Amino acid sequence: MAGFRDIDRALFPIKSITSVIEIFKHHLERTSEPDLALLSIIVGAVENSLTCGRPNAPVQICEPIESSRLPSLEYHTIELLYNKFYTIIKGAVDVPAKNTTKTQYATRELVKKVSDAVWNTLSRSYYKDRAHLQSLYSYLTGNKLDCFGVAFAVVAGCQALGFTDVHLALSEDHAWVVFGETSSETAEITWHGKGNEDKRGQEIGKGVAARSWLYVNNKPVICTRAMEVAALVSAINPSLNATHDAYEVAYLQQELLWLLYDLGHLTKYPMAIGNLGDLEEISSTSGRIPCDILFREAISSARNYYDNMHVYPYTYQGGYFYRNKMYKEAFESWANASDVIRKYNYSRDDEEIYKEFLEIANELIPHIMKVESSGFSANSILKKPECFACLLRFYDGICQWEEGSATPVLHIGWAKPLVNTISKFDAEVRAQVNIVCESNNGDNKMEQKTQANGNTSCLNNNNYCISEKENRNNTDTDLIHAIESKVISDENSE
Ligand SMILES: CC1(C)CN=C(N2CCN(c3ncnc4sc(CC(F)F)cc34)CC2)S1
Repeated sequence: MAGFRDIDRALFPIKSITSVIEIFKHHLERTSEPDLALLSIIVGAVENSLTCGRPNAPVQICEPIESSRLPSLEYHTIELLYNKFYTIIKGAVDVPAKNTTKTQYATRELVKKVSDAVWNTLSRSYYKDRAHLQSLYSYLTGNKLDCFGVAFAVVAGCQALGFTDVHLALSEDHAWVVFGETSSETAEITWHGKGNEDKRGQEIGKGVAARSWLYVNNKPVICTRAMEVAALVSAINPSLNATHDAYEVAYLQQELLWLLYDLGHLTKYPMAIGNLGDLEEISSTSGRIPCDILFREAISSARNYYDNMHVYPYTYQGGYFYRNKMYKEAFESWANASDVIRKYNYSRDDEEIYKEFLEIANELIPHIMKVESSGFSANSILKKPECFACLLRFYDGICQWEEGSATPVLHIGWAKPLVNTISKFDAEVRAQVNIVCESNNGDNKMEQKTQANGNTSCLNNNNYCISEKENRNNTDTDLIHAIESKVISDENSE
């Protein structure tokens, strides 16, 4: 049991954000195995005290954040919780005595038993999507965890039992584990979404499920111990309520992400870089790279390490451009996000990314069109053919996402904002968009996806291609009618 070292003990009682950062620094810089359970309990306790604490707790005003006093966290409080966690996990699995020579690798049964130990000690029914349910502090004081929290607790449990081969695998909306001598075994350890039967203990889908965005085409983030620390730091939730954040918690999260960034532990973790970018946009740290560079680094990471199969790096960047009224750039980011999703088949497990594209198509883009069409500036995006091209690429990606999928994506609710948006561009602007056809060797896809009627469509950058079989001298008006008629026919068939 790793647990408390003298250095940790010396940093107690924890009275400031700085001392929490010191403990993380020690675990990351001076140990090979940062103690996931200990670190999760500590940040969970700090987050809980500052976001769910007593409303009339003494608020420090005009104190420098890093030294602002926290409700003091005593060493014995943390130690009690730590030992409670170890007892629960140890009690659930009888691990054979550690034989010092041979390294022990986890088995599917062991992983399932640890998952059951966590699963069976959760409260019977609670609101699973509530905030602040991600840490072991929440688990040990309230028997509540969200779906990420269960996955994290299982990995922390396996670490506490001495299995250094069990690691967290992360997609953009799910978490599972890899384990075994070559880390080639996989296992579900938590639930996903609402009303879905959990698949705990099973290996990760190889069949149709693998084609869905939820499993990112088998390009998940495979964590090291330090990246698991980055995951628990990313999961810190500073929200006090729907409109306010506890700025000390946001500051702690931001400083810990910079610590992990400097140590190189975010290099292969696009979402953590994106989270840091969001925090820097809200409150930039002097002397640090600006948030727009961080969003670009997240995209590079996804392109370099995950075969550009992740969507969120582009929606982090698109959201930044949108909030900063950089609409042409936002269209480009969203078109690039659409180029990722077109490579997948839509499955009912993909609701989260469906909602993301729905919000962009039906809220954000219409808002931009409204704002842009009220002004008459020559610089308006309505005069830019490259913006029209990006919008076509964006919508086309969603159409291709639907092609070959068992579940439809588009419905009439998509068509109205779509047609409304496209028709805001004058004919002479639309005419400047170069829609070219090329041989459909569309190698920019997971594999050649064929549509129901055997047609294929491919597209890269701003060249939009409709395959030979469908190839008429398509003007975009035909395209609009094609999309409209498809959607209406879907509507009728339902
Ligand atoms: C562009 C966005 C809408 C802004 N925030 C986004 N996030 C995406 C999800 N977030 C994450 N940030 C770090 N790591 C992970 S692992 C994971 C899947 C879960 F099941 F484990 C989610 C996630 C953080 C917030 S995407």
